Amino acid sequence: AAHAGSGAENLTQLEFLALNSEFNIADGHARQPLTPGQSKIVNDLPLLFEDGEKRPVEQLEREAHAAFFKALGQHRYPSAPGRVLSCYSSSVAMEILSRALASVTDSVALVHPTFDNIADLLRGNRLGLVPLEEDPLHADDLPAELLESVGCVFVTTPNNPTGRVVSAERLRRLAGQCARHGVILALDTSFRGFDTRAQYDHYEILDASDVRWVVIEDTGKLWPTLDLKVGMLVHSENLGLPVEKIYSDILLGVSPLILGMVRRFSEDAAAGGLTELHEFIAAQRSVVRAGLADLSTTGVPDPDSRASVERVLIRHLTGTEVWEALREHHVYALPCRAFYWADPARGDRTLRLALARASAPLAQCVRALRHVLTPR
Ligand SMILES: N=C(N)NC[C@@H](O)CC(=O)C(=O)O
Repeated sequence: AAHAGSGAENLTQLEFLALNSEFNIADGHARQPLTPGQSKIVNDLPLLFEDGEKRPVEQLEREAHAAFFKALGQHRYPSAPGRVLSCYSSSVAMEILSRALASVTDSVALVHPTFDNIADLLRGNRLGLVPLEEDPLHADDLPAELLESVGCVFVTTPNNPTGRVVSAERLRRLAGQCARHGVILALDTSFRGFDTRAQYDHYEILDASDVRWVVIEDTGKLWPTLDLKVGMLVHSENLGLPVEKIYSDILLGVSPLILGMVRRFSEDAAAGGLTELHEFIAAQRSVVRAGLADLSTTGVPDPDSRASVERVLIRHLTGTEVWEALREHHVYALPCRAFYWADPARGDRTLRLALARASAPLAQCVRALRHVLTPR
C-alpha cells in the first residue's frame, strides 16, 4: 500500500483524504485564487454557455486547441481533424493510450519516479513496466537493448514530482532513437505550462523525426477552474494505434462550455497570464523554501524545478510519519513513496507540497510543517 497509515492504496486516495480540508496541499490541481482577468472569464460563463448552445462544437474545439497550443509555444501541433482528441481529463487520455498500447505490445519503459496513476493505468491494461531512471534518461541515448525490449517509451516532462524537463536537443535524439527501433514515444506534458523550458515546439521536433508519437496535454493543472478541464491525446499520423476507436468507446466529446473556457483561459495566459502564474508559483516556492531553510533536518531535492509542486527532503522522519503528524494539524501534504512505483522505499524521505494554493493557507501549512519537523 502506498501508505499504511490511512489504508490508501495510491496517491490519489491520499489526495482524496485532503479534498475537504482547508489546508489541502496534496493534489497538483490548480486551487490558487482566480486573477482579475480569470474572474472576468468566469463572469462571462453565461455567454460561453450561449456560445456552446449556438455554435458548432468543432469550431469551439478548434479554437480551444489553437489558443491553448499557441499560449504554450506549440505552434506545429497537428490541427487536422482527429489528431487532437479532447478528453474529460488527462487520465482519460492515458487510459485510452494504455488500452491502445496493450493491443500492440506487452511492455513499456516508464520514467521513474512519476505519478503512480500513470503506472497503474498501464499495469491495469496488462502492460509490463520497465523503470527508466531520470539521470540516464536525461543524460544520453538509451541502451539499445532497452529499446529492443519495449513497445513504448513513456516520459513525463516536466516530471512529477521532480520538475525535470526533457530539453529540445534531448527530445530530438530520443525521438530519432525510438524511430530507429520502431518504438512509440509518448510524453505526458501536463506540467508544461509552468516551465518555459518545456515550451519549445515539441511538435516541430516530433514531426521532424519519423517516430510514432503520442503527447498527453492537460489544462487541469494550470487554471483554478474547479476541475473543469480538457485532457488532450495528441498523436502522430503514423501512430498506427486504435486510439480513435477506443476514444469512441469511452466518450463522444467534451462540453462546448469547457472548450470555450479553455479558449478564454488560454488567451488570458498568452496575454500575460502565464508570466503572472510563473511569478506566483515562484513566490509560493520561495515561501516554502525560506520557511524551512534553517532546519538542518530538511533539504531541497529539486532546486531547479518550476512545476507547481515542491518536494521536501526530510532527514530524520519518513514522509509517512510527517504526513501523519501534519494530519493532526489538518494539513495534508503528499508522501512520495508511491511516486517510486518500482521501488517505493526510495520515496520514504520526501514529501510533496502543492504550490498552486492561496498564500495564507500555504504559509500556515509551512508553519505546521516546521512545528512537526522541529524536534521537541
Ligand atoms: N486520475 C487521477 N488519479 N488524478 C489525480 C491526478 O490528477 C493528481 C496529480 O496528477 C498530482 O497530484 O500530481
